[in-house]
Amino acid sequence: MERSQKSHRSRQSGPSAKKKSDTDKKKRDIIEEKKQNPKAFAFNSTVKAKRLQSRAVEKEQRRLHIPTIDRTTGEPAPYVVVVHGPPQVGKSLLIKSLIKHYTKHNISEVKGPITIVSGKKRRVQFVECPNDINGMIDAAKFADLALLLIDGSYGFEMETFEFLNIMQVHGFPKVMGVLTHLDKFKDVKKLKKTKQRLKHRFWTEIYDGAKLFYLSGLIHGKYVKREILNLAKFISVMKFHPLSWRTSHPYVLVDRFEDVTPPDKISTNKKCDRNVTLYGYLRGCNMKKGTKVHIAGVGDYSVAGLTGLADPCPLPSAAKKKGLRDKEKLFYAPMSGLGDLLYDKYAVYVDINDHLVQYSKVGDDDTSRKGTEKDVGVDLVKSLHKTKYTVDEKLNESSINLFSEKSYNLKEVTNGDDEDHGKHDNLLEPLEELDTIGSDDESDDSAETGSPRSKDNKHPLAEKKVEEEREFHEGRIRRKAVFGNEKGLDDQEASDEDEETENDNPDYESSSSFEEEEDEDEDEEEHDIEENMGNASKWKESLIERTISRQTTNLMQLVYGKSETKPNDSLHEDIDADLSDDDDDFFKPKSEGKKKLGKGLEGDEVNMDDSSKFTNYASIKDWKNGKIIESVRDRFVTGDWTKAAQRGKAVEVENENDDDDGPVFGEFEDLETGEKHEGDKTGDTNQDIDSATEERRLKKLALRAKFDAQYP
Ligand SMILES: Nc1nc2c(ncn2[C@@H]2O[C@H](COP(=O)(O)OP(=O)(O)OP(=O)(O)O)[C@@H](O)[C@H]2O)c(=O)[nH]1
Repeated sequence: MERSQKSHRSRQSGPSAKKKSDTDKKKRDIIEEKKQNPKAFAFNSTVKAKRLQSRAVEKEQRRLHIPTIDRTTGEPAPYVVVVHGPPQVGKSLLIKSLIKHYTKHNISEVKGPITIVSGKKRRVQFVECPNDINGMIDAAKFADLALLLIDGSYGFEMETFEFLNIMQVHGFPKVMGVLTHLDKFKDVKKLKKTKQRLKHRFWTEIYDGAKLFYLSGLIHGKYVKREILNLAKFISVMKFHPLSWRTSHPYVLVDRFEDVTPPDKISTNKKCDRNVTLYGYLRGCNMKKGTKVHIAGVGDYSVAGLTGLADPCPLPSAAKKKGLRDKEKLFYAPMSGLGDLLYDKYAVYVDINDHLVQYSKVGDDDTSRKGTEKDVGVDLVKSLHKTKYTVDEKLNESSINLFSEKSYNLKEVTNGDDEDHGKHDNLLEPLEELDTIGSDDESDDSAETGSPRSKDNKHPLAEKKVEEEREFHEGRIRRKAVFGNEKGLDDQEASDEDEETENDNPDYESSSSFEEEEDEDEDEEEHDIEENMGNASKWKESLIERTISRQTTNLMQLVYGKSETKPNDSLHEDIDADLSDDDDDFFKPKSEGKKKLGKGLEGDEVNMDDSSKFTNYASIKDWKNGKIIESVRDRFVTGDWTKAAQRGKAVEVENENDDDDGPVFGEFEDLETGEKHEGDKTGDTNQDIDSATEERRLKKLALRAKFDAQYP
């Protein structure tokens, strides 16, 4: 007999009963869901679909690309972050703030590349982009990331666009925008609007979605920590794709250089070929010995030797430690004085804290130390304490000695620098001697006049003089020519800035639609161009002044008594007037010119360029004397002068044919004889053309003399 098996009774209670019921329920739910929404796994939104599709395409595209060969061996060279922006936008401050964030060190000035360790496996080199086109071209060549600083309160400036154009030519590195000076906005709405406007503009110029940072203002003279932290994070994690041209060419961003030419070679020939050692990280690929290298701004040279050196800023041993602790944060800034060492062209300076050093007092007199003889070493050290200018700066000041003016400048520097330069400025004395060799008289003059001048320091050329400003860029020192009147420009710039912000605000108010905003941008750009042109013209102005100041006295002008040409020293404000109304000056009373000259001489305005000019100007004083005029005329005016003169006196026949001359040959008074002549009275029909022209000259001179006589 068969008995049907009874199935197990499902458990009604306990954990297994609960488990089973749960799984059953889930199954049921899924089935139900499927029933409810059969398109559950299809795209619900077209935007999402598009995005996914484009992502898939991108992935596929990336797969198809030839993988870039990583030629780097060992640790990669630091990535170069170029900080670019128009003047005074805050480039240095941004670098300082970033360095402070990464290294916890304050740097006083940003000079040359500053290398820091930003993470376990990453080093970053910050470089401030100079504000000239050449500097921008160089910076675009080595930048891995460009931080474009924009003055938010003013808007875009031409420099940014120039740099963008340059980068387009050299291969576009990564670019991030940074808006500064946003604290100048008082109105939050305006600020928001401006941010939006600038962002859109930035996106149009770079690409949609390009990163733009906002630095809202300053706290204790530095950017807000939080904002800098965000920016630093971005820099630290950013992926850099090396540009193909760069990876196949070796290049070095020089962060330090030394002139290693033997000193005796330089002393024998100052213009000898120098040997220069350049230090920097090698990027791209390996460099061979003997290859020709191009040094930006200098020229093409062949490499004499290559040496691998220890990494001055090595990565921390990443294997051992998980993170980079503050203590281990490393940096290397040989030209900025970050750390204890500062490398200069000629020396290495060791920075020692003041409290660790006992300085001898500046006013310490050796007489206080009884029984001891004057110590040369102590004197030397004291003189070093007092010196503000380095030897090379002083050397530089005295290098161009074509004119004795330089010796004066040198003196001026020392006078400003040191109180008792005669005592301790030993280094300078030989230079001064050199300057004054062969011009004893002049040195005497300067010695006599030196003291009053050194007090007020008002040498007119000193104000207009081209000053040299050394700046470190791309591993070498560049000398920037700064004109004396640039300080004025700075002030103006500052005031302009104020005006601009004031002017900008109403603009923002009116900018309600996008179109208007665009127009505004164009206006701004135009304004920028104008600004630039303005600067250029100012720069040229000073050039013109310098050129004029170099003009030497013309003998012809001396002979004909044209008194506009003054000694270089008394150029000052007269230049403009002279330039503007040349014709008026022609008929200016001579006495005025003399007055100026006389004043110049009395006021110790001796021409420093050429002592011979001194004599000339002194002689001008006697030009009222008719005899002297005549004697000079005889010497300089070509042709048969004596005949003409006699003719002028003797022949008094009215020349009816000479109509051309007109009023120019009106009546005149002969200064020598006191005779009055009524017009041109040459009756000699045999006279040649030459004598006629000479006569004309004579008459002109006489006319001028008469004019002068009217203004005693
Ligand atoms: N109020 C305000 N001042 C700022 C801001 N950023 C920079 N500054 C100031 O602007 C001045 C110029 O800053 P720098 O960092 O020297 O500017 P720079 O671009 O390096 O200037 P150059 O090297 O001369 O081109 C400094 O006095 C800064 O304190 C900002 O966001 N707000």
